[in-house]
Amino acid sequence: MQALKALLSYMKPYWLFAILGPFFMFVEVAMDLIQPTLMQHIIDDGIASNNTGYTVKMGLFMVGAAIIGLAGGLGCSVYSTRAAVHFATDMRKDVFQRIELFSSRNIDAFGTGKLITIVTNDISSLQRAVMMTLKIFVRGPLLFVGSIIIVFFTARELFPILAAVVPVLILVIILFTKKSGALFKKVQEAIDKVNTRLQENLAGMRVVKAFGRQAFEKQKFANANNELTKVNISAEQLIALLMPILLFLVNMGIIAALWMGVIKVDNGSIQVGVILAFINYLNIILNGLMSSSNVLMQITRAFPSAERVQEVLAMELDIEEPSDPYDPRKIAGDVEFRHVSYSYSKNGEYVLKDISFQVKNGQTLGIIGSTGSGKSTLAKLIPRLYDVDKGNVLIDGKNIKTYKLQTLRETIGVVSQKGILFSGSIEENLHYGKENAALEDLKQAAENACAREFIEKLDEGYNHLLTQGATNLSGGQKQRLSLARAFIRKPSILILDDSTSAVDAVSESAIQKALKQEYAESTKIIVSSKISSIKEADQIIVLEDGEVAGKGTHQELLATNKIYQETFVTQGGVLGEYAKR
Ligand SMILES: Nc1ncnc2c1ncn2[C@@H]1O[C@H](COP(=O)(O)OP(=O)(O)OP(=O)(O)O)[C@@H](O)[C@H]1O
Repeated sequence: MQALKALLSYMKPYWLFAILGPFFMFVEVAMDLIQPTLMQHIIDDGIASNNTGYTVKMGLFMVGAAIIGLAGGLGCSVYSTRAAVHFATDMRKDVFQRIELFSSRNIDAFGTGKLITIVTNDISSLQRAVMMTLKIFVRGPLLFVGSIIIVFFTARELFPILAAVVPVLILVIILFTKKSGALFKKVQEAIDKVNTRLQENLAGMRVVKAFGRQAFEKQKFANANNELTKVNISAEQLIALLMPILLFLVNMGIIAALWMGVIKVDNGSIQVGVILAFINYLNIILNGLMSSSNVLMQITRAFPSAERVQEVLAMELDIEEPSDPYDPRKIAGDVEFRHVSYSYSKNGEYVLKDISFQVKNGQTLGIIGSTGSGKSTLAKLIPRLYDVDKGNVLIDGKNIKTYKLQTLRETIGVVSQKGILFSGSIEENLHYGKENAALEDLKQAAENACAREFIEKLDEGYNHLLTQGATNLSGGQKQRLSLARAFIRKPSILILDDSTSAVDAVSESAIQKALKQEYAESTKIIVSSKISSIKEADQIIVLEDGEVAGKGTHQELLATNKIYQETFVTQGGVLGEYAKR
């Protein structure tokens, strides 16, 4: 409820539409309510008394009321739709912008499947709830209350039937609405699971196929889908049950009205038209209650959606802009870690423990270590993809948490392990690194990343279109483009996280040469499990289980560090006179 209230602020800019919608609905309902009374007059005062002039006049009133009602209905639809659609569009925009500010830890907390369901399903469910509220919420109670008042004044003899039937109708609706709310929460959770499965399978389709695991994945998807089917059936069945039960109750009311009416017509206390009008009003009451219950169910359905949307909007950002950010014109690129520790989960085990090192502007730092030793995590702390739990990371002697985030990230060029590219042309992907870069600069960056040759061999060259996930490129080509995208920035700090693992040895050596010559002023942090990628570095850190197990140049580590020596030998190196035994 709190969440829904908070989200209603999205309605503020559209308050006029939100008022006009129900206003037009009010007009439509008023016209609907007049019709049975007009009909009653036609029967009792026109037809029964053979007064043709009166009958025609009342008939024309009925047509007029129907036309005004139609205009009211159309006006209501137009304004309610506008209010609801704009409400949802603004919310979707804000949720997306909020997600853009999420740290990797924030994203991990939700999971991408759930975030997609929130942006699509949940916001659509809120849009439907708003639309129905504006269109029908006014209609339902108005029809209901209006009919009761009219019956009270025009067919008081039959009023006891209403007094008996209506409370039972209301009770049934309340019970159903309560039960359906809980069921729809389960439906949303089941949709999350289906979305997560689908997303994982689409992303990992090649792996699934390569390992021949289609049957396994099919089963996992079927399980999630069956769960969704089960809760969907329970929820829909419950709703489907409601209408027949309500109709049954109303029909009982109609039978009672006919029975009581016949007796009263016989003894002359009411006319036939009154009974017909009463039956009509009973149906209008049912219609009003059904509309109200539909809206209530939609709103109940929207409660969990509102909570989930609000959860995203109110999520405490893990990484926030400092209140008085430091925004220097130029960052030289000295990087220092002071006693840094980091854990992915609060109170969990540290994956980096008490890491300290310093690398000066223009120098190269190599980070080597076995799988899972924490190399990528260390690299992610520099552009603040995650924030340290203990200690500090400093750039140019200042804590990175004091820098303006945009400035900090613009000064760093990151090439991640996966080489993520976007659908669009190669040129657009390279411009991602620097929006206004000239084509010549793009070509130079591509050259430095050993990507120029393969790009220029393509028919459309730099206009060659990449598919989603760049599946139309090889792993090595993706890595080269990712490198070029970072190079184009000429960043003060270049972080290469295992970014040449799919590049052949000749190209790797050319890239290393370019790094030395073309990016001499950049501080280079190279993460790799291959000694060949880091052996030229000014300083190398050996990571083992999140701790610094050695520090020095290639020669120094070969002479003194056991882990480094073992890695060197495993990778085909001959220790010879290097090792001090
Ligand atoms: N998003 C995450 N959530 C939780 N734990 C994570 C996450 N990413 C990594 N880890 C864990 O943190 C530890 C360090 O991972 P990291 O990716 O930094 O290792 P790495 O040395 O780069 O490994 P590799 O050479 O295989 O890439 C591992 O134990 C890993 O399971």
